[in-house]
Amino acid sequence: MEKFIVKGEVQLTGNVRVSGAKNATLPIMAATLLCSGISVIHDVPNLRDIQVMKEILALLGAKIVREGKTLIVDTTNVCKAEIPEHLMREMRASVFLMGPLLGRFRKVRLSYPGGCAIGPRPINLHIKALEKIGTRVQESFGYIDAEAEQLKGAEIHFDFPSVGATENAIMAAVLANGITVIRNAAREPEICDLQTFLNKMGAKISGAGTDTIRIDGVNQLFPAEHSVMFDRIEAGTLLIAGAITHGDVIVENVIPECLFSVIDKLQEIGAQVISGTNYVRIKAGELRGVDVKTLPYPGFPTDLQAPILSLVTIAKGTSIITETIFENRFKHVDELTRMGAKIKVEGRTAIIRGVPKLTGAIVSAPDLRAGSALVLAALSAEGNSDIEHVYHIDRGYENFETKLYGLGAQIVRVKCD
Ligand SMILES: CC(=O)N[C@H]1[C@@H](OP(=O)(O)OP(=O)(O)OC[C@H]2O[C@@H](n3ccc(=O)[nH]c3=O)[C@H](O)[C@@H]2O)O[C@H](CO)[C@@H](O)[C@@H]1O
Ligand SMILES: C=C(OP(=O)(O)O)C(=O)O
Repeated sequence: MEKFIVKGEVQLTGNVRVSGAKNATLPIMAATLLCSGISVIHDVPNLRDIQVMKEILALLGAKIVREGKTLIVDTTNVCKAEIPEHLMREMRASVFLMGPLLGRFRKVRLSYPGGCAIGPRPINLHIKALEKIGTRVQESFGYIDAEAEQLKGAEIHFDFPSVGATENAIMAAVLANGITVIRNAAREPEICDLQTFLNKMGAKISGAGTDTIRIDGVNQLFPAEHSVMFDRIEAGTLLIAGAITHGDVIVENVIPECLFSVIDKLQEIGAQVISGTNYVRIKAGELRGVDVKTLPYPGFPTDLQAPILSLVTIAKGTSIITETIFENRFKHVDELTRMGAKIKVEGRTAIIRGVPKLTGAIVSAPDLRAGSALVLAALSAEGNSDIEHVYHIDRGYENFETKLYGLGAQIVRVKCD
């Protein structure tokens, strides 16, 4: 087990480069299974979830080599379409393997995916989409068996714009006969990145980034080379780190348009935010309370709800944060309370009364984003803090402490019992 020891009351300054996106890399890695051959993926972050995806692909028969930030994935010898439970449980993104394996082998056997404990995360929308394009899905003894003699293009309408279900449906439909149209699709930028990669493989997909995606099925796909888009959640976290420490931080390697809802909220809180072609600079002003509601893209991302909640704990006045995507994503609240924050949770809403300053404490990261939120709180607090269970943070932030250290933070990773 490892923990961070963080010295508080620092002011972060300087430039930091954002890594490639975990949430774009994972479906793209899964998509390499759709054909035989060697695909090359650049700007792949070195994260625990990526390691798990590599293990799963290797177990299915792929050969994967990492050269710096590049992954070379050879799917020539992939012959299995079955994923054991212990690997499925490691992360939510394991469910992305359903669509590509069905596309390539017309059958797949796997169990329910795991991931952060942030509320129930059913896969009914994934299954509904696969059934629509001609898959028979059976569940027994904790396993899901999906099989299709032939995948047929279909009209799919999602009750909710699920990111993962949209990505799975696209990956299953690319090799189907005929045209598939997905309505009320998720519009996240990572879906556009997946579309770009699949089109480089020879797929015919259009509409990603809107709520209607059209897939013209093709007979065969080919390996491709692609650079993964930047991690907009990491970028948002680093911008909030600048704001909470009253610093001056330039976050590089971003597309500012993808961060619009975050930039807008930070300006409302009182920060000065300047965007360039591939960077965003934040200079903190006097922080004031705001209301935030998480929503599917282009709304404010649920993955930045915990970090922004840390920020408003020291903003003047009252803030109201409403989490509409996940049912149980306020686990950082108890830990922030240990640091002197004044927060009341009522159902899916947190009401935060700003205090002038947080105080350092021993706290535990309950999940990935809650963990990064605690690190941000610790950077601004008076005194030192210990953040335990950093393995959660390692799932989604590449070299988190090194990047913060480069901005002037005093943060060390130490082994603990
Ligand atoms: C690897 C990855 O890309 N993860 C992201 C992805 O997760 P993920 O793809 O799991 O998120 P979804 O958009 O599917 O989930 C959103 C909501 O829909 C519900 N739902 C989803 C699928 C389903 O079949 N049935 C159902 O009810 C979920 O329980 C949740 O309440 O989008 C989330 C929402 O932006 C982000 O927080 C995650 O970081
Ligand atoms: C919830 C997250 O990821 P996942 O869907 O992989 O659990 C996240 O990145 O905040």
